[in-house]
Amino acid sequence: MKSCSGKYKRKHLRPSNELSEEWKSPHATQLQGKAKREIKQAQQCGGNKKRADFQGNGNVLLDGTRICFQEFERKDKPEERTAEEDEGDDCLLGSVDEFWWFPHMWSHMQPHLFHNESSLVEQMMLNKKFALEHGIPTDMGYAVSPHHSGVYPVHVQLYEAWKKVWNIKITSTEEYPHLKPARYRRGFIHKNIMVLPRQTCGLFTHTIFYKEYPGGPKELDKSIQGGELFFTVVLNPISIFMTHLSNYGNDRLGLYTFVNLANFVQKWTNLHLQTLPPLQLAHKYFELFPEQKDPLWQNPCDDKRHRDIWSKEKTCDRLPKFLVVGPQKTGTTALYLFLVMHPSILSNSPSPKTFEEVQFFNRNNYHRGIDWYMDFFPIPSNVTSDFLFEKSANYFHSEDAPKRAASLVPKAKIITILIDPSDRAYSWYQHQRSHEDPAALKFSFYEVISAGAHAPSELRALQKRCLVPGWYASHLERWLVYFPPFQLLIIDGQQLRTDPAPVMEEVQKFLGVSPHYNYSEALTFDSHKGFWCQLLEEGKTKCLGKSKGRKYPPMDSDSRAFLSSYYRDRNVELAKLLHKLGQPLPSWLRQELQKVR
Ligand SMILES: Nc1ncnc2c1ncn2[C@@H]1O[C@H](COP(=O)(O)OS(=O)(=O)O)[C@@H](OP(=O)(O)O)[C@H]1O
Repeated sequence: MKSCSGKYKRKHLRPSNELSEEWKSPHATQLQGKAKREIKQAQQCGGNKKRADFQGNGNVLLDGTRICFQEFERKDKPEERTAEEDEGDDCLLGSVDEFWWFPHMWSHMQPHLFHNESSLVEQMMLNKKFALEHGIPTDMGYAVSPHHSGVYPVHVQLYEAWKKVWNIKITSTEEYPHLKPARYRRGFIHKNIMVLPRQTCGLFTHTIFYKEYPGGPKELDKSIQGGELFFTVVLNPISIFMTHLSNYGNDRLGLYTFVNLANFVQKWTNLHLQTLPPLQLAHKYFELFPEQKDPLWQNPCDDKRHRDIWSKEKTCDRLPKFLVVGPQKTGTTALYLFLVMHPSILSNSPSPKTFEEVQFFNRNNYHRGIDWYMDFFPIPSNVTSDFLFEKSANYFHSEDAPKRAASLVPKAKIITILIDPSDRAYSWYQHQRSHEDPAALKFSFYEVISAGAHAPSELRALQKRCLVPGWYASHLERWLVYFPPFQLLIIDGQQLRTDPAPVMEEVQKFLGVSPHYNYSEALTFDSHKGFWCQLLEEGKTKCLGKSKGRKYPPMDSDSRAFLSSYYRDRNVELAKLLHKLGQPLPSWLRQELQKVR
């Protein structure tokens, strides 16, 4: 191949000079069809390419066959290449159809170094142009990023550029969620690209010669023959490996390792090794592990390896130090208004769809990734003293939010507000009516809360949304699985409504924010609004809009009685939980508990 320049990667198998006899044994012939042909082809080409620079990446699917991907790259400057290398390249290109090809990056550039998607696209186009000029297939749908850059932590520009240039659907990395321990590696799907976990095989750029294997060749053989590598394959239904180019260019340590590993596994276990092309392999992977489809984002700066492959133009400082999690209709917007009055407390910018709430951790916005989330926050002028926060009131009852929040902002403080769940349900119903929710307009409050199992589905759905957030103890328990109690503040919403200044004192203390802000002076009761508001200059006030503190008739007594009974056991659970946490019981809860006696 005259000009395999840059870093175009190809699937390629080459035999090792050191290969054991088993390689030539009938065992080897058990490797099926295409893989076998490719090995043969690589053997023929490999003879000419003693100094070529190769890396490899193997997919091992147990209960099936085995393949290796290898990466082919050629030195940019012709004068640095030898005639032997060129000859080897020609030989590989002459057999272009015998290999599975996939792109890497031009000149081994790391994608996270490109902030603009367009410049990344330009770089990728160089490889694509090269491939097209040389008749190299470009439709594998699989790509590997140098040094895992941009795959995880996600550099969204890479995902977009990959899709645009190569129509990439699959990649792999060792970095999600962390390099170590390898057994915890997971896959995920982001922007329709399936990211598969890659295993470590112990062959690195500097591991070139069998005899110079770190700790001696016996260490490698031990790993293959019942050691770490053997167990990696045995314990993972699907294993993906990537070895390094020079292994193949020198004494082909990569082939030695994988051929012997495959033979050892076949000899000593009843597992069948099978290879699948990347797309099928990825589908198989997520069929086996559907729960891994959803990613779990972490702070890229919490891990040095991640930080090193995180764009220098991005920061980790645009993440909240605390979250106001709800539940809805408990006074979260009032708390939000009061918080942003503090000189050191900064909130996110508004969302066009959900206003002050970003609603990232609970639903599908999460899949937009952390760049999307961080873009809502200002860059703090002082990272230590500034407190960024976010309030999204439906985090409270979300199944996903606590786990996701703990993964991205594990040290964040969590603030929740509780009012009588019956009042909360009624306020929420009124909120739905004012937003012209057809079901809320159609059915009375009593019909909503008392609907039975056979009620129309729209009514049942509304009932669930109305009542479930009031299962306070269950939701709090879930937050407490992921956050220690000292990171959780439970505010009495009744007190926030009637006497907010002491509550704000408590909040400041809990957050450890400075300077101290005097809310007794900064808040005033607005008799027209009927609520506490921010006191502005010349005695003016800034209150919440019409949608907070709505005028509606009081709850009817049948609904009150129904809900009191409905929430009884859950309120008892809440009292027990608050007792365990050493927290005082709000007055509404004490009253409800008296009804139980
Ligand atoms: N200071 C002040 N001003 C206005 N409203 C106040 C205030 N303090 C508490 N509340 C109560 O807050 C209720 C709305 O709660 P949320 O802001 O959490 O609602 S939302 O979930 O964000 O829609 C709202 O509920 P409704 O009365 O049903 O409208 C109020 O009762």
